[in-house]
Amino acid sequence: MIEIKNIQKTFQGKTVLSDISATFEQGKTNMIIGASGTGKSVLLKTIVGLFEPDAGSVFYDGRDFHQSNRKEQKIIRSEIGMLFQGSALFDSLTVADNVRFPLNVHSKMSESEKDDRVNTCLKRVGLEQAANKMPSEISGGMQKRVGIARAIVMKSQYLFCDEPNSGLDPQTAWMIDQLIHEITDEFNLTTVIVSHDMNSVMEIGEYIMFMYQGLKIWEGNKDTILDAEPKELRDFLFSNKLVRTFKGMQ
Ligand SMILES: Nc1ncnc2c1ncn2[C@@H]1O[C@H](COP(=O)(O)OP(=O)(O)OP(=O)(O)O)[C@@H](O)[C@H]1O
Repeated sequence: MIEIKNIQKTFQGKTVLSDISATFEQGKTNMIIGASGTGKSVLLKTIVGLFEPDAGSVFYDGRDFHQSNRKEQKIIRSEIGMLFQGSALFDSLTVADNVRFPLNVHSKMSESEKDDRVNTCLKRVGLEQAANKMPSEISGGMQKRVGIARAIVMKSQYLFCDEPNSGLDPQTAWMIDQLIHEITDEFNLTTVIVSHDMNSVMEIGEYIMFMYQGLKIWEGNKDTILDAEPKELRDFLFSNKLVRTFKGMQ
């Protein structure tokens, strides 16, 4: 479980995050949604420790990240897997070596243990046949799956995904959503996803927090979001034709 409490962040006098609190539960796909420029990425970066908050705390299963010393932060970081927007694979490494990369940097496993772990993760995302291919030789959806395998290779407890569906066709996007959801459940991860994609929200949003201009305006889940009251959220939701149709407003 990750708890964020009263997070505040200001850049050059401009408040980007105002007093944000939320609880992201273990074994759930937690989503942060909102329009462009509303502070989702800054919040994600503050949670993973890339930004220092001006006020507030981030607790990883009770461990206060920003109050921890470097050694404690390193331990927490080693438990975090990240799936970046655009996958962020190393072009010059094979698929298997991309997945192996965190093990080479952080783990004391023997080479054969690393081989086994990489194979297990590639198999889990259905890519064992692509182990020796280069990223440029595989599709965007496969690259995302490599990114997921790399994110879980360290036996991560926390999985962060920044716009996991960007640039994918609807069917591939659905597959990636399902894979993230299954892996969250199977490994009992605390997963936090930043997304614009209303299909994802309606499919896998077990906890959803809506941000508007640096504020948390609403929290709920995929079963309650269509009846949410805040106008800012309704405007965000119902600008999407699919959601209007779903709600019978069309
Ligand atoms: N390093 C920075 N220095 C100054 N301002 C920043 C910095 N990073 C982000 N901002 C500002 O913080 C605000 C929120 O940006 P953020 O990237 O978090 O939005 P977002 O909701 O993730 O948008 P998008 O969906 O388009 O990615 C923006 O006004 C942005 O310009």
